[in-house]
Amino acid sequence: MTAVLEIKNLTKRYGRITAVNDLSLTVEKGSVFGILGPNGSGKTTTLGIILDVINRTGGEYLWFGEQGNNQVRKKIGAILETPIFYPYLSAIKNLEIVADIKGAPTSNIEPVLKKVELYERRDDKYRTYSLGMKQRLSIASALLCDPEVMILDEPTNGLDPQGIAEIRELIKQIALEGKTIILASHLLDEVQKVCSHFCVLKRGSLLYSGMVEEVSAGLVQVEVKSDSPELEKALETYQGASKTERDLHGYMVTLTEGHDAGHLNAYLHQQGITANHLVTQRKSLEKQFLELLAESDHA
Ligand SMILES: Nc1ncnc2c1ncn2[C@@H]1O[C@H](COP(=O)(O)OP(=O)(O)OP(=O)(O)O)[C@@H](O)[C@H]1O
Repeated sequence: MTAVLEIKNLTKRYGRITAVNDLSLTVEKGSVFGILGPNGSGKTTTLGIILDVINRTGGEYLWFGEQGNNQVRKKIGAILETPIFYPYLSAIKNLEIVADIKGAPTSNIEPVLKKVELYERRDDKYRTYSLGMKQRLSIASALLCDPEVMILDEPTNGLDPQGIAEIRELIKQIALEGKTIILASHLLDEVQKVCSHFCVLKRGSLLYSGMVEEVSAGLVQVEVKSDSPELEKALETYQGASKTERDLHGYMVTLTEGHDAGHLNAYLHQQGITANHLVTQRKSLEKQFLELLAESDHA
């Protein structure tokens, strides 16, 4: 895998506040990398530094193995805040202005408008657009130079459920074209639905970095019920569990990798126990995220 971005020991201090604390990360080509963290955890500051709009206090970052230069910057399209479009001009006119500023070919305008599904509304004035359409036009403007990397800060903030779904779908489409996407979000659900990789920040420090799939796949929980009084004892000696907890509805068994509800059922059967309820649940990223944040408080 090729690294698109390598962040090494990055630190940013604002007086006594450490916004980014010795952060090291690698973003691989073709990944959708989510930077996840609660408000104030340093996401926007990190994005600002790697986009050269905020000066770092220490550490370094390399784009495509190189220190920032004009050639490298051309490969990056970013939306940190909603760009200022002219409200009384159409999408086409606004993008013509952006293309002129960025030196992008005007022949890119129509394809990007089609990509973000604004082609039908291309001649309507920007001020008549919904928030979701405005956000899609921002993405269109970042796509004008056909960047290899897209950086998005809280791309679905303030949108209604339909707008959120449209933006998420668009991000997936852009990723399918082979572009690398780095997005900051405080929404676990968003990271789980859209990202292939993610990291968790808290007060500027890295708590976790890895693949979304690994985290989601690694933690399968099974809710088990049985009329047998032997159930608890049997579960205690089950080798495929990392944790067994009793809850209101029965027992919640967290399975280790390579085990599933079928294994557990076969084991119980061997012990002469019939399970009358066996439901698999994937532990959500949300639960794990909250646990990570809570654990770091006790560290
Ligand atoms: N210009 C600044 N001057 C002083 N402190 C700042 C400045 N910008 C950010 N901070 C502080 O740095 C920390 C990280 O802020 P940052 O905006 O990067 O977090 P974030 O994770 O993006 O949060 P949010 O989701 O709320 O935008 C916060 O404590 C914030 O108050």
